[in-house]
Amino acid sequence: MVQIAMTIAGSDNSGGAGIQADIKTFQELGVFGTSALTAVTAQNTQGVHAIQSIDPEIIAAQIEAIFTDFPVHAVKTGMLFSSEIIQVVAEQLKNKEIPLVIDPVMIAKGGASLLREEAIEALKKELLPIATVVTPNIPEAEVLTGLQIQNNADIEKAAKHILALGAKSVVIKGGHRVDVPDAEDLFMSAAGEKFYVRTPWIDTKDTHGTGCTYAAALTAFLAEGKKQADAVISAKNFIHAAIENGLDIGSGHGPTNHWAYKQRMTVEKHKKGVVIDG
Ligand SMILES: Nc1ncnc2c1ncn2[C@@H]1O[C@H](COP(=O)(O)OP(=O)(O)O)[C@@H](O)[C@H]1O
Ligand SMILES: Cc1ncc(COP(=O)(O)OP(=O)(O)O)c(N)n1
Repeated sequence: MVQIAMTIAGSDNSGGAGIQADIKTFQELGVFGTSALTAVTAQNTQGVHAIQSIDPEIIAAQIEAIFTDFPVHAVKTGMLFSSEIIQVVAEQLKNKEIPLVIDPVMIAKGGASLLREEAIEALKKELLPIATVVTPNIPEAEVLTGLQIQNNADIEKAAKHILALGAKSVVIKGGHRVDVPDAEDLFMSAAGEKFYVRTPWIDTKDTHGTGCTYAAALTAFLAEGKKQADAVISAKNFIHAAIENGLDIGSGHGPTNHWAYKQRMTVEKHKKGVVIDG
C-alpha cells in the first residue's frame, strides 16, 4: 500500500522551500504527497518579495478534504503565518493519531518574517503539545524557549524546555551553530532518548530550503513507519545529500537538490550520518 503524507505550509514559487520542497521530497522518498496551502509567497533565491495568507476557512477545508478521503500516514507543518491559521490547523489535527512534524518556520533566509510575532504563543500553546517531533533551528529554539543558545549545554536545556511544552520529541537543527565545525543536530525525546547526529559541514551558499526539506524527509520516513530516532537519522542523511548536490541556480542562495538522495544510494555513499552518544 502506498504511504501518504500531508504538508500544511506556504508556497515558495522558486521551488526550493515551502510546499514545493516538501512535495518533491515526499516524491523522492516514495511517499504520496498531499497539501494544504497556508500562504502564497513571491520569492526567489534572493529573498521573499510578497506574502498573501490564505483564508483560514479554506485551509480547514483543504485539510478536511484530504482526511475524509485518504488514510494519511504523517503530517508536517511549515509556514503558518498567523495565530488564526495556527488555531485552525491545531483544531484539525488535534485528534489525529498519526505522526505530526512541526517545523516552526519563522524567518526566511533573506530575513523576511514568515510567522507574525503575535502567533508565537499560539504555536507554543496549540501546536507543540500535539507534536510528535518539533524541528527548530537555533534561532527558532531561542524564540520558543527564551534561552540564548551557544553550546551543547544550552541546546539540551532548550530541548528539555520544548519537551516540557508537550512535544513528544525535538530535533534542534545545527545549521546555525558556530561552536562546532560539523553540522550537528540534537535529538531528544520525552521517552528519554538523546543523541547528536552529525554530518560534515558543506561549504556552500546553496542552502535555500534546508529546514523544509529536512522536515519533509523526516515526515516521509515517519509515514513509512520508522521510529522517531531512526527517521531522524535517515532524514539527516537525506538533507546531507541534498545540500552536497545543491543547485547553483539564481543569484542568491540556490536550492538543495531534492533528488540527490537516490543517486547517492546507488553509489552507496549516502551513509554520512554519525550518531554520537549525548
Ligand atoms: N552547510 C551545511 N552543511 C551540512 N549540513 C547542513 C548545512 N546547513 C544546514 N545543514 C543541516 O541541514 C539541516 C537543516 O538545518 P538548518 O539549516 O539549521 O535549518 P533551517 O533551514 O530551518 O535554518 C540540519 O540537519 C543541519 O545540520
Ligand atoms: C513558503 C516558505 N516556507 C518556508 C520557508 C523557509 O524555509 P527554510 O527551509 O527554513 O529555508 P530558508 O528560508 O532558510 O532557505 C520559505 N523560505 N518559504
